[in-house]
Amino acid sequence: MQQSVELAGIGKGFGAFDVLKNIDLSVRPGEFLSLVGMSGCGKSTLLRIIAGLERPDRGSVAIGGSDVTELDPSARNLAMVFQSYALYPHMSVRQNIATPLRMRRLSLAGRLPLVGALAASAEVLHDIDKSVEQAAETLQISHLLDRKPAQLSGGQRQRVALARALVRSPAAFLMDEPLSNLDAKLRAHMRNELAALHCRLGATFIYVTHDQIEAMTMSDRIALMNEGQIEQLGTPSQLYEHPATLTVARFIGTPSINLVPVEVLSNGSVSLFGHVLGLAAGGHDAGPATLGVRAEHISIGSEGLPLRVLRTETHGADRFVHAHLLADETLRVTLRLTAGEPLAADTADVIQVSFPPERAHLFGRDGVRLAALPTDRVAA
Ligand SMILES: Nc1ncnc2c1ncn2[C@@H]1O[C@H](COP(=O)(O)OP(=O)(O)OP(=O)(O)O)[C@@H](O)[C@H]1O
Repeated sequence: MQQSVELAGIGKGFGAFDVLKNIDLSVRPGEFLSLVGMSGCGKSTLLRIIAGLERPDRGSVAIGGSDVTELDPSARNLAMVFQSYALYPHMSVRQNIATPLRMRRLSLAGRLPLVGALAASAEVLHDIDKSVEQAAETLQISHLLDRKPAQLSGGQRQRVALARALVRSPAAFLMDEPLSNLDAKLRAHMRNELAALHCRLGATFIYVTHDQIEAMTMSDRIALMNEGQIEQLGTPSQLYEHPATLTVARFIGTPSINLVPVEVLSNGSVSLFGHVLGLAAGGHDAGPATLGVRAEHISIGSEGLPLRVLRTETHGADRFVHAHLLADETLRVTLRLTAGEPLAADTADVIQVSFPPERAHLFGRDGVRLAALPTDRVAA
């Protein structure tokens, strides 16, 4: 269950539409890698290509170092878990979990002469029962083995689907939005369970989601896709702290990163509506750029950029202040304060805010990250 998955130069089109453009990706053995991105960016198609359910137009897929590009799905030994659990409604949980093993092992026994086949079948059935019980125990559904899917909650059905994947000891698990049919609370719970299951099994997981929170909380690494390409591949904190592009910065993080248009001046300093920030863009021509600052890096002080408060919200330990730039009310800014922090501001008040320049992200006109340094660290 700990195999690497290597994609090299994968391209795929549907008609004239290029869905995947030259994807290279190495998933390490035992890694939890998430493919995330907006709807339509090609993540499900990529997963289906790994599974063998879709043929790439170009490129190759290797599992555990062996090229499987030409192999059928059944010969790849991968387990796929879908958003719709795809359980057989007329079968018990035990039969559902056992099905992939029965299909694989009894068909082998069936090829033996009759007496041999009967003996082999009894042994195989015993082994299958044991494997089913182990998988059920791992997913804590042993008490549900004799129920039918209709008698289970959404979370329990998802665990049955996982147990059915687990029982086959696949080279890797491929999951396509497996939690999206669950309500918010159960989804949060199942995220923890999946992460714990991954730790326990040490298996390779490739997980498709459009939900950045799922990707951020469970993954070892995230491949953020945009228009058929991998925009950035890295750990959750690399993507959060050093987004390579505006698309990544926008996609990762709750609340969304604050973005405002700025001007890079000819001496490299950065100006926001005439307010020169303590920030310099390295190696960039003068012109328009975008400044990004995360909500938790903005603080209120006695001087700084003026904002008008729209409203405040308390979320348990956090307090959010929603405001707009005084210079342009269409430019919204969110601050995240800890609930204990004093806040002497009410709706419609003007506050002054600042942020440490090293926490700022700067993106050029093409959306690519620019080097940005606090002005006092720029060599004279
Ligand atoms: N069999 C197909 N025939 C034609 N177009 C397809 C086919 N499968 C996918 N597409 C198109 O390819 C693009 C990528 O689809 P894909 O399902 O991979 O995206 P996705 O990122 O998984 O999106 P979502 O999160 O909405 O599932 C979409 O524009 C989709 O309409």
